[in-house]
Amino acid sequence: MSFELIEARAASNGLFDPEILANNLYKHDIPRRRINEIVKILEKEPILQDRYMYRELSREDQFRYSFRVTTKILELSKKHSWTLQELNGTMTNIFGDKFPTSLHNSAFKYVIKVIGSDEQGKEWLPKCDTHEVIGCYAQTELGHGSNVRALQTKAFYDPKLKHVVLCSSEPLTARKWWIGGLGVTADHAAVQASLYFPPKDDPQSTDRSKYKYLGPHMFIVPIRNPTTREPLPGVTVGDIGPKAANGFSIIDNGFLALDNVRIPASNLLSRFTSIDTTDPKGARYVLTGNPKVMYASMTNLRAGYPFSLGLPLCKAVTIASRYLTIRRQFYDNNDKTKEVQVVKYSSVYSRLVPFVALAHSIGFIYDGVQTSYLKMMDQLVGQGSDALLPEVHVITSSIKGVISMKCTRSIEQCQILMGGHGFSYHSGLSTLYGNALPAQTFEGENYVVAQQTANALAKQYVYILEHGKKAAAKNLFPASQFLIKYIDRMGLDASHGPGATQGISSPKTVEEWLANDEYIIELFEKRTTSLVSDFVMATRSTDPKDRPHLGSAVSFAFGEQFIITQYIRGAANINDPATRDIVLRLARILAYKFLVDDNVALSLLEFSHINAYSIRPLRDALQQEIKQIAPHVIALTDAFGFTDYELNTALGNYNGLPYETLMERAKKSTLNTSFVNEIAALKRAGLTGSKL
Ligand SMILES: Cc1cc2nc3c(=O)[nH]c(=O)nc-3n(C[C@H](O)[C@H](O)[C@H](O)COP(=O)(O)OP(=O)(O)OC[C@H]3O[C@@H](n4cnc5c(N)ncnc54)[C@H](O)[C@@H]3O)c2cc1C
Repeated sequence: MSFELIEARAASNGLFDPEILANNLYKHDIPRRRINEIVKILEKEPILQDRYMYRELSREDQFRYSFRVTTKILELSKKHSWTLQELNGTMTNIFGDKFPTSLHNSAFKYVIKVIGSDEQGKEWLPKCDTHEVIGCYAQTELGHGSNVRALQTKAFYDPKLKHVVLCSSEPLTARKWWIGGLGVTADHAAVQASLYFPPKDDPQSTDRSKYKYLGPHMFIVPIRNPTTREPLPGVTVGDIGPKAANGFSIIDNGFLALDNVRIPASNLLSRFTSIDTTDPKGARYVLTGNPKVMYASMTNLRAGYPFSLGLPLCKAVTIASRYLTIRRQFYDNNDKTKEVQVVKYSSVYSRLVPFVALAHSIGFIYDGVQTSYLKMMDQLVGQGSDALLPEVHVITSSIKGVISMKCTRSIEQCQILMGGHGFSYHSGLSTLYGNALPAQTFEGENYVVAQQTANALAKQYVYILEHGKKAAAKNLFPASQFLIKYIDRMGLDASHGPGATQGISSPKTVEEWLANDEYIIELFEKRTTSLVSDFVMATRSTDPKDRPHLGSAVSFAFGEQFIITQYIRGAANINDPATRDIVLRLARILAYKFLVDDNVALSLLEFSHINAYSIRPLRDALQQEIKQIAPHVIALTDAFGFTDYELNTALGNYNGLPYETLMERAKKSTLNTSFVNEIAALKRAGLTGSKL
């Protein structure tokens, strides 16, 4: 065990209760104690040990390895009767990578559950569980992802054969692309296609020029023979190749062209729309159920993001804190016996501590999102009311954007903080970073989704202007009620622009900043309100394509406001005073950091919500709090409870002996072999003589 880590742990002993912090993070997921039990099982399996070695394999062999791992984990899950949540948690968070079947579990089964009828669920889901059917979620095309209405895969209903015919071979841009698990693994795809249906007055017509466009629909399409793995007639399918930053390296993202592929009409997922083929006069397109239930259930995926995108950051800060504590560079002027631990340099801990603060916000954000989601589902199922659906939509969309961006950047910065060894694959951060990176793009590109949040908030804002505060207090969804508080000062006609700073009273000292946690929340709310107000103005006068950046500013501001509100109020509710104190400090650090470094203060100045004299004490307050927390980063990150197995690192293990582990792993590098012939050839080809 490293002396530096022993010393650091001793310095924080008894300062707070780590169990409270762990319970906060894992509150809505597998409890920490249970994860430890599962890790003990995984560690005993030879195929699941030394898993860093798989990066030394060719892409093809990495992929074969990933199948063996998936198979082993499924066997263990059966043997130990793991719940579905435990199995999924093992595949993702505990093992810490993505798998060829990840999308089968998270998207294909999910879409059948949500959009499929009960009968379809009964037919397909048991086959999915046994892997008799392995599926993927095929929406994006070569030419379109964000704009679902523009998808070019077409589905024509054929009244003669009572089949649906799928076409995506032409144009080239209609081919499905990016589809996780499609490359080689899936034998079925949930395909998003535009449905075209014979006209009502001529239901037997096969003249497609008369067909009516009914919008995007989801179909289950068999694509490969489940045994031989050969593509079925009319299907062209394959892998799209390696991806950036080694992210998703063991997922086979694939392409798919469907050339007049016929499927039964009953393969249309039909909880909300179906094709009734029973009438001899001709088939009917039928709308059933409340599509809002579908949208509500769909928000479930995004409601899980704070945890799934936040946990990799928690791992990254644990690794970085431990490594930076044992790493030493340069002598202190007063002590020439030992070099200084790099974590003691202000330029190191001032960068590190805010990431630790962000990591500890994850549990609070996740709790806030889950609470809203569960309340909305409760009202929807219990009372049939979808009143809270816009609220959950706004929260999950904006949080997905903010968390995916902030966590990815923070993981990258943690790697940079660790210097040269951070860049080694063995730091453990490259896998975390590579897999985090695309979360900003998939499941709704951040800047595109942000516009939905902005539009929804703008609608609430306009409602207040048009109906007054009393009506708004009754009808605005809870998370947008803050708009009512500030609208007097910022109604569309009011001046809230630059130049109005006179008379604005804001903190003048460090102490005033530190004593005003609720005031900080208020600042974030005011900033969002001002941005919404500007956005509403812009939507009245600007062409939509010139607006989106303002829309994203609104959405990201709302997300940051949500994070800070959950964090400060959540921390204030902790019963244990010592733990409450330290978490409140972390919450303030994050809030001040957003204010200072993420330009929040700049927009508060622009909108005249603070005075310029508040900025210097704000910076000082941030630095003061960071300094207080810096000696405790080890205990604070130990509190997440990660085992060395989950961290999969040479630099950030619990015992803090990185050099030994790096050496051990370097010895196993597959390049440590003989390249005599290749180097001889290189030397022969080398430039000779003096002509250059
Ligand atoms: C690793 C990975 C895995 C994936 N897995 C799947 C999968 O399993 N199944 C699946 O169906 N898809 C999958 N995708 C695809 C993914 O969902 C899409 O790439 C994503 O939705 C973004 O769409 P796009 O590629 O069309 O981006 P585009 O929309 O083309 O974005 C390009 C740029 O244009 C901007 N932009 C677009 N529209 C607007 C607008 N209206 N206003 C302002 N700016 C705009 C965007 O902000 C962005 O900067 C995956 C993608 C990745 C990277």
